Amino acid sequence: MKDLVQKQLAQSISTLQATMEDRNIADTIVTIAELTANAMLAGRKLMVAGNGGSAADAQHLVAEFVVRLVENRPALRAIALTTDTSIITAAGNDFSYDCIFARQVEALGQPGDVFLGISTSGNSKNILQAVQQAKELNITTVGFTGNGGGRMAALCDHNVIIPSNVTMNIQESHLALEHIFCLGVEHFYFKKETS
Ligand SMILES: O=C(CO)[C@@H](O)[C@H](O)[C@H](O)[C@H](O)COP(=O)(O)O
Ligand SMILES: [Zn+2]
Repeated sequence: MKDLVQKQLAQSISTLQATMEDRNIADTIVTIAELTANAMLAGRKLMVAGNGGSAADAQHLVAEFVVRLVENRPALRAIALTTDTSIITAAGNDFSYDCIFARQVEALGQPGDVFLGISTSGNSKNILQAVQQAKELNITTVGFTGNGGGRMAALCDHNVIIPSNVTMNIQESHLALEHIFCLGVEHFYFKKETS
C-alpha cells in the first residue's frame, strides 16, 4: 500500500512537471487571464462549468473570484453553472442532460463574457453544447481538458490541454492552473484598474 502511495504521488508530480514544461500552457494561462480581466473591467463575467470533480473545480474557482484567493480585494464577477439543482434537474428532466449548462449560458450569457469549460476528456456533451451556445452569443470560450483536448479542442477559442490521459492527474493539474489563472486575472484587473 505504501508503494501505491509513492507511485501515485510520483505520477501526480510527473504530470504537474509536464504541465509546467509545456510553454503553450503557460502562454495560454497569461492570455486568458488578461482577456478575462478585460472582460470583467468591461462589466462582463466569467462562467464556469464541469462534471463530477470538475464541477467541484468550477465552484472552487468561482469562490476564489467572488470571495478571495490570497489577498483581500473587491469581489470579481464569476458564476459556476453547476450549483442550481432546480435548473439542472429541470433542464435534465424536461429536455436533456446535455443542455444543463447551455441553457444557463443562453439565459445569463452576454457578448464579451468568458465561458470556461472543464472536462478531462474534452468530450462531455453538456460542456460541448455550452461551448456552442457561448459561441453563438459571442462569448469567448476556454477549454481546460486532457486526453489531447477531445472534441473541445477544435471548438474552443483557447485551450489548456494537460499532457496526460489519466483523469485524476489531469484534474490535479487543472486545479493548480485554476489557482494560477485566478492570480493572473487579479494581476491584470488591478493593474489596469489603477492605471
Ligand atoms: O472526479 C472524478 C474522477 O477523478 C469524476 O467524478 C469525473 O469528474 C467524472 O467522471 C466526470 O463525469 C468526467 O467528465 P469529463 O472530465 O470527461 O468531462
Ligand atoms: Zn476525482
